Amino acid sequence: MRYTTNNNFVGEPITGYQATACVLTTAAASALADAQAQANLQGYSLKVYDCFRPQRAVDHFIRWAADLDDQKMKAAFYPDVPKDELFSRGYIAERSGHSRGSTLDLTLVRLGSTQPQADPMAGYDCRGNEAQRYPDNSINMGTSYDCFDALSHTDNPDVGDDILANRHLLRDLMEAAGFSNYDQEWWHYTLRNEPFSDQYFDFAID
Ligand SMILES: C[C@@H](N)C(=O)N[C@H](C)C(=O)O
Ligand SMILES: [Zn+2]
Repeated sequence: MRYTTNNNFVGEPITGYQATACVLTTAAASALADAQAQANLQGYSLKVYDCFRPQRAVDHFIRWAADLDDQKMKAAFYPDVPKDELFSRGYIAERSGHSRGSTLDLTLVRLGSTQPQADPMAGYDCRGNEAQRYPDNSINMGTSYDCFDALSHTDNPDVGDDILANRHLLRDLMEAAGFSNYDQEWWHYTLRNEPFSDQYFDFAID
């Protein structure tokens, strides 16, 4: 759960994330279990980065975005997009599907793989090759999680055929389980028949 840590685009734990837990509606959790079962059959596991996001966390993102002097995480998370355009270009939402409880961010890892160690002093580049990106046991998706960049758009051909195939493997598994991908972020999925389609919840994850 990235937003409980400093390793995110804000660079500090996000308001409302007080526990490492993936909170989802029952419908989304059930569909996710179906996707996980299918992934396992193919030698993979799903790895979740973010699930329910309280509105107070989104409000933290909004406050952070207004402070244009704070660019400390730019190279690692939004190297090519001006900070004051992250919302208008659709990389972060002021009213996020995550707050409705049926949206999550995730990737695929090979069964049995583990999270590698990161070097806290290293300067990671979210658009670089795997050795240049923040260490992650994700199969190669071409960019890091939350790399706000055109290269993260799910069908961007610039990443090459092997990476497109990895993104499409995740998309096929998730679509078969009832989710839809957001085409600007290979990691972002929403349950198609979500139960709370116009409610934005605001309770802390603890
Ligand atoms: C911030 C990123 N992980 C994300 O979820 N972006 C979408 C657009 C959102 O904020 O809902
Ligand atoms: Zn997301």
